[in-house]
Amino acid sequence: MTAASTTSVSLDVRDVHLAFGPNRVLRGVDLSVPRGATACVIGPSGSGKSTLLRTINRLIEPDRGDVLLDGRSVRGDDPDALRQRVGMVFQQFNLFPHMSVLRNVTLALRRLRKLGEDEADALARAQLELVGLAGKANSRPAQLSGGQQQRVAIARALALRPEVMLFDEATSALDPELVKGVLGVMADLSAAGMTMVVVTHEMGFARQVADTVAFMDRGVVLEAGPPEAVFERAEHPRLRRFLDQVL
Ligand SMILES: Nc1ncnc2c1ncn2[C@@H]1O[C@H](COP(=O)(O)OP(=O)(O)OP(=O)(O)O)[C@@H](O)[C@H]1O
Repeated sequence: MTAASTTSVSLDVRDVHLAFGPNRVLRGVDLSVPRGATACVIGPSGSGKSTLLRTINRLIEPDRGDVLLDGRSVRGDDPDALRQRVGMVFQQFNLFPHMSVLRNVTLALRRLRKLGEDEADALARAQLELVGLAGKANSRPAQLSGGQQQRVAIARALALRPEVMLFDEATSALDPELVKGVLGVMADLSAAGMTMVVVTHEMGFARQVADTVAFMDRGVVLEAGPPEAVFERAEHPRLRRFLDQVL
């Protein structure tokens, strides 16, 4: 995973607001992730965690506020270019079922980075090897376990050499025995120095891997800090109640 470490940047979310009609889902979110750090976002269902991630890579335009990479606003950037810089992995792996694993990884390399076939194949194979799937390049997604499919999705995002990675409940759709392998890949990536925002229900992962844990509630980050502070010395009663329910 070392290739990923060289290019990561800091991420700042500043006062981001977003409403779906009358539903004010994000009500002034602030989050700072230094270069190479991992922020885990925890919080109750419907608090706006997924929506926050989608505003970071502009799958959704926020109504107000800004997102900065290395101190520079991404507003006005070409969305395709931004999504190469900010990779995202979803709960449902979103692989193309009719394409081989290799083609799933090379597609964006060829279309977005305009690489030739040989170069794209070589890069994709190297990335698949990093996630432990060198032998599966010619398989179809349906021939893989959910955990393997998710690792393909991670390889696909990493092949674009992102500077930030976003994970939206990447292990929530997996059978319990497959969760560890995917979390292991994510922990390796974090250790290699990738800047990451990880929305997760895996409190063990947050405790061990995060530099910052941010608790979201009703569209704001209510409390954030190092894992030991958030998990052992939570200040806000709503965070304490949430932790009582999930730990
Ligand atoms: N595209 C959309 N259109 C309208 N409402 C939406 C849309 N996406 C999300 N919402 C609403 O925004 C709110 C926050 O949803 P979001 O998925 O961000 O929460 P979450 O914290 O990630 O929840 P969970 O942990 O259950 O995934 C919910 O009320 C949801 O119904």
